[in-house]
This record gives sequence, structure tokens and C-alpha cells, in this order.
Amino acid sequence: MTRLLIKNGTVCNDDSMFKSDVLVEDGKIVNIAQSIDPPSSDVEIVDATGRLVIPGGIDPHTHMQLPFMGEIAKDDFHRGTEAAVAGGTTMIIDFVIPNKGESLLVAYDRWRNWADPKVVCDYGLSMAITSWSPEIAHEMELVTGEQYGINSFKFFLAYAGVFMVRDEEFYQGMLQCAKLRALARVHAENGAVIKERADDLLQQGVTGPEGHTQSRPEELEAEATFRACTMAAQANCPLYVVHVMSKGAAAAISHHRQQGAIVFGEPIAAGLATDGSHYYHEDWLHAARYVMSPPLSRDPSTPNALMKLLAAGELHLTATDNCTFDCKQKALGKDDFTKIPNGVNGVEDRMSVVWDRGVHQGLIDPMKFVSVTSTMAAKIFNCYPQKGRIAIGSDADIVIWNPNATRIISKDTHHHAVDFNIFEGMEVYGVPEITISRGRIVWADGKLQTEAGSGRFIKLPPDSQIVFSSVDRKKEANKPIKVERGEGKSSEPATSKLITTASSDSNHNFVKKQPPGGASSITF
Ligand SMILES: NC(=O)NCCC(=O)O
Ligand SMILES: [Zn+2]
Ligand SMILES: [Zn+2]
Repeated sequence: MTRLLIKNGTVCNDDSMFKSDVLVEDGKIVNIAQSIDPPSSDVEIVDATGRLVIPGGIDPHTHMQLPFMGEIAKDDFHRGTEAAVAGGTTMIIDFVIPNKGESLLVAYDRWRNWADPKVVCDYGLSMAITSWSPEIAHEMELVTGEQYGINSFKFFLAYAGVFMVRDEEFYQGMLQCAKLRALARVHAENGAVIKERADDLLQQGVTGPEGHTQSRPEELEAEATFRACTMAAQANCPLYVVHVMSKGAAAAISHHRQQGAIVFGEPIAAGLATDGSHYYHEDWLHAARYVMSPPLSRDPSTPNALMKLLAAGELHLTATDNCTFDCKQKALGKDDFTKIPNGVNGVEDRMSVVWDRGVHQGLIDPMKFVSVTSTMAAKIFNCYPQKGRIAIGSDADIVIWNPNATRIISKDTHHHAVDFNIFEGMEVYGVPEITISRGRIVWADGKLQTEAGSGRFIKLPPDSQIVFSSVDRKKEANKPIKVERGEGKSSEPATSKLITTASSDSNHNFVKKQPPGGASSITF
């Protein structure tokens, strides 16, 4: 039996902080108490004096070794998860992305075969829906079963001709998600308009990375986010917006939440710590390194604004969208920005970046930090409290976190498989000194102690409480209205059955008519 005793630390969960010792046996937390004596002589003691003892980070959005834009992302499941644990993340949720028309089951097997022998920490999978047919709907049902462990599906509203789905496909997909009690996730950008704009910019001679951001203005992210939220509400389907990069997209989410919609918003490390000014850098390669979609915001106040929205609960958890391409791969778009492989690093630096920009700046407290880096992901993806909590019975995915130490982020010291880092040179507060993955120390003293294939695949069951608990009541409240018009009934004109309410708009004291059960939320 492997045993670890963490002494003298401050346990920090999303809802409480307290000084305590923590005993780990065979990958699980078995005791939490003010003072625990070593239960045997073979127990390894970890001194956590002056440190926080936090649940390992969960990154719910990565793309390890993704085949994309003719290339394969450099961080594979081995290097990518090594980078993760070096940064204090002990679980990733990656995406199975089938080719258009491909069987979900075939794509699922491919991803499991890539990941299982390589991962050094636990992982789960989400699945993209890139085309629509009755077979795909059926396979969605299969993969949400116990055998496969998928509980979320992602729809791309961008990447025309590659991953993008049409609105009606997205809507059908969300109806199926709602039926299966699986979470719909969306990459929200207006892919059709982006394509037009990109062609136009290229024709005008704008071929560099500055064309990438100009072809994808924030309005196109905001529009698609608003549309996705609107359609999800129509389908009575909870929605999770991945990589929220702009204030406009965040405002769309906030607006729909105020209407009672179930929407979650995920900013990423890149968007919380960098901005789109890099796209205008005079060194082509420098600019190309930051190419991702949606692009980093050109508004320099956006990173801080996104952090404030996390603090306010308007956005809910952080991820990275880790999808790394090296300089050689980025250079494939030298003459045409649409050919620069999209994606940036983040999985190693997210925890420090969020601590530094969030806790160290005084915007969030350590408990909120745990919430947005770990616990919310565990709750949304339905593996809580197995993951995302320091509690008896939980998996021993634990990080010994030094809140006062700093480190300088650099390509020379990172564990990614790429030759640059978008956070190069940033000095950040908050350092993961020891990372424990299911009871094994995998990172300590600045060194990895990992074993390929030692991570486990975590099956994620549907019907997460935090996602689905109000869905049935919403469905009941919005059930269709049928007007009985049987023979012999008096036939009053339909208009006389309208309910009349005073407008809430005090400037216009008019009366609006609403159909029974279907009041408009649009006011003028
Ligand atoms: N984000 C990005 O640019 N690359 C990865 C694929 C995606 O998530 O859109
Ligand atoms: Zn995306
Ligand atoms: Zn992504």
C-alpha cells in the first residue's frame, strides 16, 4: 500500500479553508484531521507548512495531438499531460473530433488508443459533432452510455467546411443533448462571415497574422454566442460556451443567464493574460505564434475584464484550449494567414496565470481560485466529489501550492513540445511545488516523476446536477399550448384570449398583448 501524509498545510476547497493534515492511501484521501500521526513507518511525509493543499486543477478543454489544418498538434497525450502536472493540473478533458460523416464510435476508439498508453494523469473525453444524421443521433445515445463515458458534445459554428455545422444541425444536436442529458458545448463564431472576410482581406493583400484578427472581429464571436444561447434556450438545452475571448461574448452569456437560461462560460488562460496586440507585431513569427480562434481580444482591458467576470460569477471556470503548433508549423501560413495552424499553449501555465491575475491581484480569493480551476469543472462534467475536492473518499489529486513563490514562464523551462510559449517572460505568483496524481507524486522539486499510461480514463456520466436540475421544470413551464376548437364550441375571435399586461417600460406606458404562456422577453 502506498501512503502519503501531508502535514501542516492549509486545505483549501471551493467553499472553505482550514489548517489540516491529509492522509492518502492507495490513491484516495482517507483522513483529514488537525493532526494525524504517521500510521506506519513506510508512509511518505510531505511538509506543507505555509502552503495550500488544493484539489488538482482540471482543464476541461485541451486538444492533445489534434490533427488540424493539415498538421498534428505537437503536445501529444504524453507531453501534454506532463506539462499539465508540472503546472498543477491533474485531469484534462480532451475532445474526440470525428471527421465529417465519420462514426463517433470509430473516432472515440482512435482517441482512446492515442491517449490511454500515454497519459500521466487522469483524463476524460468530450466529443465534437461535426455532421448530422439519424446515425449520429443514435451514436450520441450510445456514447453517453456506461461503456463509453461521454457526457458532453461540442458544436463548432466556425471552421467552415471542416468542423462547422449549420444552425439547423446545431439545433437538432442540442435537442438530442437535452434528451440524453448531455451538455452541449459550442465554439461560437460566425464561420460563414469569417470566410468571406478572410477572402476579402487576402484579396486586399493583407496576408499576415493581422489578417487573422481582422477576419474575426469580436462582433462575430458575440453574435454567434448570442445566437447559440438563443437556440439552446429554444431547445431547452443547457449550454457551455468554450473559450470566451471577448466582452461581447461574455455579455451575451450574462444576458441569457438573466433570462433564466442555463449557460456556462469558459475563459482560457491565453485570454486572461494576453491580448491581440501581438497580431500586429512586426516580426511575422512572433505574431503567428498567437494565432488561435476566436482570436485574442484587441482590447487590452479584456483580460482583466474576463477575470472580473469570473470573480462576479458571470463566467464560471477556466480552461486552456491547449493546442500547440511549433514555429515550423506556424510558418506554413507565411503567405496566407488562413493557413497558420490555429492554437496556443496553456495547460502548464493556467493555474499560475489564474492565481497571479486573479488571487494575487486581489480579484478572487483562494477558494474561488479552486472553484474556477477545478471544482466547477468537476461539477459540470459530473465527476464531483471524486475530483475537484479535498475530502475523505475523493481521489488523491492534490497540489501543494505555494502562494508566495514566483516563477518566470519560458519556453526554456516549460514541458510543452513546442519551441515558444505565449506567456514568455511573464513573472507569475503562485507555484505548484508538488503535484500528486491519484496518490503518486508526479511533480516535485521542479522535476517530473511520471509514467506513461499511468493516468486513467474517467468515464463521465450524463445528467450532472449542476447542469440539469432545473431543465424539467423549464420544459414543463414552456410546454406547447394547444387550442381546442372542437365542434359546437363558441368561436370567439382568437385575439380576445390574449392576456394583457402593462409594459415595464415607464417611458412608453403602452399595453402589450401576450399570448398565453409565451410572453416576449424583448422590450423596446
Ligand atoms: N482554438 C484554436 O485556435 N484551436 C483549437 C481548436 C478550437 O478549439 O477551436
Ligand atoms: Zn474552438
Ligand atoms: Zn478547442
